Parts: sequence; structure tokens; C-alpha cells
Amino acid sequence: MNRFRKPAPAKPTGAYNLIIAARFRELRQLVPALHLKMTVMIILGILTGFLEMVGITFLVSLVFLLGQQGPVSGSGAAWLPAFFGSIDLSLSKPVLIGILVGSILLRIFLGCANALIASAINHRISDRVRDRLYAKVLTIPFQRFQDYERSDLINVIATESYAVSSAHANLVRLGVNFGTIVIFGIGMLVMAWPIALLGLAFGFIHNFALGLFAGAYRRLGASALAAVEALTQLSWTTLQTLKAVKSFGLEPRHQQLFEALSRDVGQTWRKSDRMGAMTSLLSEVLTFGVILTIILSSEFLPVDFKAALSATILLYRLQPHIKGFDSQILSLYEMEASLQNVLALLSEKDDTKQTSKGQPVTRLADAIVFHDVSFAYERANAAAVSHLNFSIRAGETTALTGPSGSGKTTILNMILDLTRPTQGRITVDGGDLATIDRSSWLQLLSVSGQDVELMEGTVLDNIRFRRDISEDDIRWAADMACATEFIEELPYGFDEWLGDEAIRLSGGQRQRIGLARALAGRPQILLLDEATSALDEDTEMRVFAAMKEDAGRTLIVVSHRPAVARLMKNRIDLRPPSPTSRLG
Ligand SMILES: Nc1ncnc2c1ncn2[C@@H]1O[C@H](COP(=O)(O)OP(=O)(O)OP(=O)(O)O)[C@@H](O)[C@H]1O
Repeated sequence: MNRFRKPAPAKPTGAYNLIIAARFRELRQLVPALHLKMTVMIILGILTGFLEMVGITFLVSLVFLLGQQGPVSGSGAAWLPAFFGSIDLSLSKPVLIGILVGSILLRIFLGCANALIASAINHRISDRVRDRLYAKVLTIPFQRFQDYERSDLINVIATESYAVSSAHANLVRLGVNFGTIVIFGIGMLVMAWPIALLGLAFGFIHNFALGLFAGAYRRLGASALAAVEALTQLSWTTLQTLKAVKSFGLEPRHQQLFEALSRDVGQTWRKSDRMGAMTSLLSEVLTFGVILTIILSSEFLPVDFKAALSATILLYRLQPHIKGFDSQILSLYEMEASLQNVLALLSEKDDTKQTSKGQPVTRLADAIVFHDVSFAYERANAAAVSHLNFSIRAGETTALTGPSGSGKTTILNMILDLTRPTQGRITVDGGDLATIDRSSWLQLLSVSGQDVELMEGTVLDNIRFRRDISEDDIRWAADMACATEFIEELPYGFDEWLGDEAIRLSGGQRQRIGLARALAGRPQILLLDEATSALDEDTEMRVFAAMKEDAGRTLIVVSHRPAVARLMKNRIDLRPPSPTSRLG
């Protein structure tokens, strides 16, 4: 679990009515129009339960009717279900059969409709939550994003997001089961109150027994989640560092670790299944116990036989609803950790600049100026850069030099508006960057770095990078970056499939694809952060010569190579003890 995420509360939230309230509160934050959806589905579900009760009681009456000796005669009252008592309703046999068949058919229809509605609503909830989580990852401040483990984020978006629709479905089923239990209970009370009282006593014992499992389920949910997270993290880092793993001969060690973690995951699920089987057994035993009590004491109970039979069958049919109620309550405990993770990510604050509109810019006419700018990363002991004062002139080339860790990348990140000064301000043609519309500003900029983040796709896809850029511009950019020469050597040229790691490409080739990507949008301002460090000197010089010919671009280059810095007109040097700047 990422150390910056909210941990699940350590102590159980308490009795299960509190856990229902807690899940409901969480869902209210996550699902719009929750009440309406739940109410409709619960009413439909309860109606289905009611029809089940009608079907059972009318079936018992029909069995009595069919078992009658001799020709059928007399009023229909004798054939009515027990809860009508001695009310004399003159219903004919076909009417009774009609009610029975009608209630069964209607129950089947409502059950099916409810299942379809539930499926549609649950999928919609999952879709929306996934979309919101993904959007959140894109809108939290970049610095905050860096605090998260990538594997945790993937887990939350792809797996834990389903806990929301599961919690919704569980609460609905819980409402339906509770409603059905109440209706069956009322039916039993009207037909045979002593049996209803026995059922009630059974209910209390049952709830008490269920409460004994709550804490264990809650812990199980949290440990299952931790086990899955650890497994995903190991898989993710193994894939990320496979070359190093192989180079150090660590395959057996990784395999061992994976098997141990995988066993942990399996064990938690097996434990969950075992506990599910135990609670189910408990519920079966208690139901059997109460039915046995009824049978053994039937002689002494002041209840008519038909009513006793109907009530006992109802009690028996109540059992799946009680079992469902149990497992839903326990699942609500189990899914607490996942819901907390989803909520923790969704409650992250958005990057306000990204979501608000500012002053649009169409071009850089004069200069980007740093006015006494300092920046400190959160939780860092010292500032990454302090009291910077310099100008970057439009249309000119500038080298940003200084020792490792002196803050060059931090400066580029501030120009890219990924991070903002903690002190001082940056102006663009006199206007504060903080008030400038971020997306219009980024239209003017492009960046390429030492490590190129390639994605699954062809060379063309990687240069285009999901932007609306013509193939002509892509080929032009590849020429500028001296990339065409090696791309055309590939079996499928620009259509060659690279995959996200592009292992068949050399470091310098990857950097040239990154450079072509940055150039393809024909940016007015180009930031290069050690973007040609893996190129041989000759190719590097050819790249810069080509870019110099394409005049008018503002170029800011971070490089440790003096030859590259010398090619630039201006130089900003970040040397300790105090960062100084000078304009060449
Ligand atoms: N996300 C971060 N959180 C905390 N500190 C950071 C973070 N990124 C960078 N730093 C710190 O800020 C300082 C400046 O880092 P920066 O990457 O800007 O230096 P640099 O000059 O680009 O280094 P290099 O030449 O090695 O790439 C360093 O001390 C670094 O450890």
C-alpha cells in the first residue's frame, strides 16, 4: 500500500448496522442519484419476494384442495391460504390456480427484470467510477502523482473500482432480503404466530452469531487487498526491470518471491471461502434446528395444521434470504479497504490550474522571465532551486548548464507548468504564467528528455503520440531528428511495431524518436533535457545544425556537453554555492 494513501481505519467500525451506514455514506459520495436507483431496485426485489410468498401459500392450499376426497364442493374459503383465516371468499378453483400461476409467472418476470436492471446499473456505476479514477490520475498535480506507486494506481482503476458497484449491488440485495424477511415474517405471524416467534428468536441468535465473524471478514478484506497489491507490484517491477533482473541472474529469486506472494493471495481467498462455508453452515444448522423444534412441538402449538405447514415452508424458504443477508453483510466488511482506496484517490485535490481557464496565449513574442524564483519539493529538506533571476528570449537558443542535481530539470518542469514556484514568479511576455491558460501555453511548447517514454505501437504512433499531426509533419520531424535514416532500415519502416519498451532500438535511436515526437507538433518553444545524450557526437551536431536552420524557434537545451552548450547563443549556469545566471 502506498504510504501516502489513507489507510483503512484499524478498528472495526462496529455493529453491522453501522457498517451498512458507512458503506451507504461512501456510496453516496461515489454514485449520483443513489437513492432513486436503490429504491426502485429494492421495491422490485421486495415485490418478487412477496410474490414468492403468495405462490407458496397458494400452492399449499392447492395441495390441500387436490388431496380432498370425493367431489370438490363448498365455498373456496377452505382452499384459501392460511393468512386469510376463515374469511369467506367465494373463489373458484380455476381462480385459485390462476392466482398461483400468475404469481409464479410474475415473480419470474420481475426477478428477470430486476437482474437486467441491476446488471445495467452496476455496469454503469463501474464505468463511471473507472472514468472518474482515470480522470483523477490525469488531473492531480504532477508532484502528487509522483507520490503514488504505479502498480497501486493500476490496481485501483482496474480492480478496486469494482468494489463500488459490488457495494451498491450488495446494499440493494440486502434491502431486498431484509424486506422479504419482514414480509415473510408478517405472513407467518398472521398464519401461525408461535412459529413466527420461533423464527424471530432464531433471527436474534443468528444475528448474534454473525456478529462474531464481522471482525475476521474485515481483516480478511484488508489482507486480501494487501496481498493482491504486493503481487501486482512485484509483477510490475519485474517487467520494468527485467533486463537488470536477468543481468544480475535474479530470475530464481523473483520466481520465489512471486510464488510466496501468490500463495498469500490464494490463502486469503481460501480463508474467505472457508469462512463463507462456515457462516452458511451456521445458517443451515439454525434453520434446521428451528424447523425441528416446530415439528417436535407441533402437537402443543395452538396452530391449525395447514397454517403450520404454510408457515414452516415459508420459514424454510426464508433461509436463502437469511443466508444472502449474511453473506452481503460480511462482503460489506470485506470490501471496506477497496472502497477506502477508491475514495482516497478520488478525494485527491485537482490541479486547479489545469481545471480552470486563464488568459490564452498564441505566441511567445518577447521572453520568459524568472523573477526571484525558488522551488522546494514537498518533504524535501532543501530547495531544489533558489532565487533564480534570468530571461529566456523568444527565438533565441539558450543552454541551461550546471552540475547534477542543480535544478535544471526542475526549471524545465516549471516552464512546462508541471510544477509551480514556491516563491517568486515566472512571466511570459510580461504576464504571470500562473494566470495564463495552461492548454494554450502548452500548445506552444514541446519537450524531449534523456529517457523517452515509448508506448505500445508503431514508430509512426510513437512520434504522433495521439495528437492530430499529419504524416508529412511526422516525416519532416523524423528528418530533423536524423531518425529517418535508421527508421527506413527497419523491416516495416515507419510502420514497424515497437512495443512500449522498444528493446530492439538503441538508446540513441529511442532519443531520436523522442526528438521527432517533440518536433512533430512544430512547437515555437522546444525544451531538450539531455535529449541527445546517447547520440554520437557527429549525429548530435547534425541534429542541432538541422534545428538551427529551422530558425525562429526558442530552444532551451540542458546538456552536460560543453560542445552543445557552445552551440547556443545564451547560457544560464546553475553553479553552487549560489545559483548565478547570466545572459550570453
Ligand atoms: N520529485 C522530487 N521530489 C523530491 N526531490 C526532488 C524531486 N525531483 C528532484 N528532486 C531534487 O531536486 C534537486 C534538483 O533536481 P533536478 O532533477 O532538477 O536536477 P538536475 O540539475 O536536472 O540534475 P541532473 O543533471 O542530474 O539531471 C535534486 O536535489 C533532486 O534530488
